[in-house]
Amino acid sequence: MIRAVITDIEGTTSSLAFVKDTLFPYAAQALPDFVRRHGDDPEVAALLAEAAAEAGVEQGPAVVDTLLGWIREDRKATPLKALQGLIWAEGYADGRLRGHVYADAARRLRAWHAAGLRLYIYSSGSVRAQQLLFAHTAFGDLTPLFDGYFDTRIGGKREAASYRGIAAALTLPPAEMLFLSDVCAELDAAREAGLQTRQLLREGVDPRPCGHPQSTDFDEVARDQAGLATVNVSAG
Ligand SMILES: CSCCC(=O)C(=O)COP(=O)(O)O
Ligand SMILES: [Mg+2]
Repeated sequence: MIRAVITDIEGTTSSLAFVKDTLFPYAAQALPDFVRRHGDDPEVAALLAEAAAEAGVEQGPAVVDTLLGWIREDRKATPLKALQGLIWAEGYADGRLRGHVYADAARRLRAWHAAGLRLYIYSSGSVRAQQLLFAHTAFGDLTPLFDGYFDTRIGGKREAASYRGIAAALTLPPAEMLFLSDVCAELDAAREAGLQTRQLLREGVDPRPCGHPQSTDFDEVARDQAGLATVNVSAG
């Protein structure tokens, strides 16, 4: 029996291309001006200081250069992810950004929520960035479907301890939780913590098996995942 689904975003509910070709370039382009305008805001100043400390550089232009380098190398650094969330908020607010979610994911998340399954996001993107993405989709505001959000403040996605922390926060046995992701190392860590796992094979993901059940989309997850059978009926 599965009581909760915890899903990754990039490559799972949403396309790799949206994150790499839309969100990251948007953040890189907007970052220098954002820091000029908001660098003295307490929240932004604290994140810049956290990034400077993590990189071992002085505050000022060196931090901006560091952050831009981290975006280029797709580093999942917590202060960068929090800053990206703040930057993307402006883009979602003025309509320049819209969160990409696959139609099958929106449909099944709705059905699972309606059937009483608890739904959570676990992404390297900050909780704020996660909420923004799901609040601004082609299918409307999907945030009411979710019971909670986790980001790297709970730990890295390739560490089993992070999934143990999520299971403790949800007060559920790990075996009653299903983690969905495109990344084998994340699935390995979740399984080490006792969660059930399933790999999504979205466009651009290496399809070679890595020891976890695979599905091409959420409709296949609903069809093939043991323990989800009782909640499959109401997908609209
Ligand atoms: C919250 S949307 C932005 C996603 C992001 O910044 C990222 O690094 C993708 O990480 P994920 O863990 O969802 O693969
Ligand atoms: Mg992913």
